[in-house]
Amino acid sequence: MKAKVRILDIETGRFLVFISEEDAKNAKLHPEDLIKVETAKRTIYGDVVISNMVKPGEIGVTKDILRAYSFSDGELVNIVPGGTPESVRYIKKKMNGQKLKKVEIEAIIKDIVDRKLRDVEISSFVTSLEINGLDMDEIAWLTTAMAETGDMLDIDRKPIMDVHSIGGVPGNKTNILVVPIVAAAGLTIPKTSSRAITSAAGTADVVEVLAPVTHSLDEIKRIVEKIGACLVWGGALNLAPADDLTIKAERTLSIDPRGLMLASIMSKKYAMGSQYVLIDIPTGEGVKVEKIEDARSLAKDFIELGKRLGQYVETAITYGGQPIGHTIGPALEAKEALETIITGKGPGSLVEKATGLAGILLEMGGVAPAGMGKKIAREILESGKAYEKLKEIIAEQGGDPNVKPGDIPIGDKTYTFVAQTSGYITRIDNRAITTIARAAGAPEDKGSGVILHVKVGEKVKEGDPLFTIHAESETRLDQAIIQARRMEPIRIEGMVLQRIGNL
Ligand SMILES: O=P(O)(O)OC[C@H]1O[C@H](OP(=O)(O)O)[C@H](O)[C@@H]1O
Ligand SMILES: Nc1ccnc(=O)[nH]1
Repeated sequence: MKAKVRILDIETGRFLVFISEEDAKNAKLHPEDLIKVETAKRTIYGDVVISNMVKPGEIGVTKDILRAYSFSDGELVNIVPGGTPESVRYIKKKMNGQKLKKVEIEAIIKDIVDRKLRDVEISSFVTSLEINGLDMDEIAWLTTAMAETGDMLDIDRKPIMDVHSIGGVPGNKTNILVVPIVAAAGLTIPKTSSRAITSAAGTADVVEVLAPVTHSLDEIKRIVEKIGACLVWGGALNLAPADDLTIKAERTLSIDPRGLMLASIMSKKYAMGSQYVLIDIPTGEGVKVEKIEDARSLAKDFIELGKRLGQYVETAITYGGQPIGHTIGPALEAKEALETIITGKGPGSLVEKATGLAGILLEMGGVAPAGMGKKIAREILESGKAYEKLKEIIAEQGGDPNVKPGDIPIGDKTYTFVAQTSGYITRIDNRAITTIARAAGAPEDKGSGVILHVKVGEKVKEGDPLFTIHAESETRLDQAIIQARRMEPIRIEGMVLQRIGNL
C-alpha cells in the first residue's frame, strides 16, 4: 500500500509507525504489529500504532526513526505487514534450553538491529539467556555478530589499550581515574562505557556530568588520535548497535546475563579495535558475581573469548563487598572522582582500585616494569598529570576543563539517616544502596543518589550520620526514604554478636 510520510514530533525510544484506522483495517494491520516501510533506497521496520493523528494515505514516523533514516515529509513509501521474523523461532529455541547455531544468533542480532524484533521479543531473548545461558561457542558467535552489525573504529595509534568493568558495584567511578592515568603515561585508551544497567550510575552517566559523551565515531577517532583517550557512551555510536537495545531490556529487568555480559563488553572492545583489554570483575556480597570461584570462571571465559577475537585480555578480580568510595549517583560520583583526581587523594577504595587497575594496564602496555605499575600509576595521579589529561579529555569532548567539584549541581532535597546504636559497621548492602539511589531518581536525575558517611569496619556512636539521600524532588526523596527504612542498608553490630543461654 502506498502512503506519504508525515514526520511526527514524538520520541519514544522505539521505532513507531502511525497509521490511520481506515488504512489499518484495509491492510489488516493491528496495534504492535510489525510493519515494513519501503523506499527505493531503504527499508525500515517499526511497530504499528493506529491513530487518526494521521489521515488515510499517510503514515506518521517518530523522531527515533528519523534519527536513523532521513525520511522527508511527504515522501512516498510502500508499506506492508512485516509478519513474524524467523528469529522469533530461534529465541524460542533458547527459551527451551537448546543451543543456537551461529546463523541463528546472527539472525537474532540482525533482526534486533533492524528493529524487526520488538521490546517484548528482545526482553524474551534476554530472559532466556538469563535462564538458560550460552556456551563459549554461542558467546563468541554473539560477540562477533554484535560487533559486525555495527561500525568498527580504526585508530592510528598503537597499541590500543582498554579497560571495562562488568559493573554491579555501586559507586564504581574507578575508570574515570584509570583512563586519564593510563593516557598520561602515553598509552592510547579509547574508553567506551554503557549507561547504568543494574547500578544507579554507569560510567557514561557519570562522565556526562563533566562533558558530553555522545560523539560520532569520526569525532572519537579525532579526539583519541590527538590526546590518546576518550570517555564516551558506547550506545551513542553505531558500535555493536544491538548492545544498547539489549541493555534497555536488562535495565528494566535489572539483570545482566553472564553470556550476554561477556558479548556486550567484548563486542564493544572488538569494535573499538582494542588490542590489550583489562576486565574488572568485582566480587562479593550483593554484586553480579558473588563467589570468588565464579569470578575466576568468568575471568577464564573473558580470556578465552579474547583469544577467539584476537585480543589479549587480562582480568582483575576486585573487592565489591561494599560501594566504591562514598558516593552513588551521577553528579555525586563525578564530584568525588574530580576531587580525587585534582588532589591525588581520595577514598582508599577508589584510589587503591584505580591505581591497581591502571598499574596493570601500564604493565600490559609495556610502560611499567612488572610489579611497578601500581606505584607508577599512583605517582601519575599524585603528580597532577592524570588531572591534566582528564582536563584534555573534558575539553576535547566539549566540556569545561576547569570545572571544579563545587560547580557540580547535586540534589538539594536531602535526608540523613543516623546510627540508632553504637558499634561497628559490619555490612553495607550494595543492592539496597542502589535501590535507594534509583528511588531517589538516579541515574536519570543526575543530582540524585546517596552519600555514605561510613564504610565497613568503622566505629560509630548512636546519633552519628550513616548516609544522606539526595534527590531533585520531594516526591523522589520520600520514595527513597521509604526504601531506606524498609531495607536498612547499613548494619551496625557490637562485638557481642549474639547471646545464647538456657537453650
Ligand atoms: O554496574 P552496572 O550498571 O550493572 O554496569 C554498567 C557499568 O559497568 C561498566 O563500567 P565501566 O564503563 O567499565 O566503568 C559499564 O560501562 C557501565 O558503566
Ligand atoms: N553487560 C554489560 C555490563 C557492563 N558493561 C557493559 O558494557 N555491558
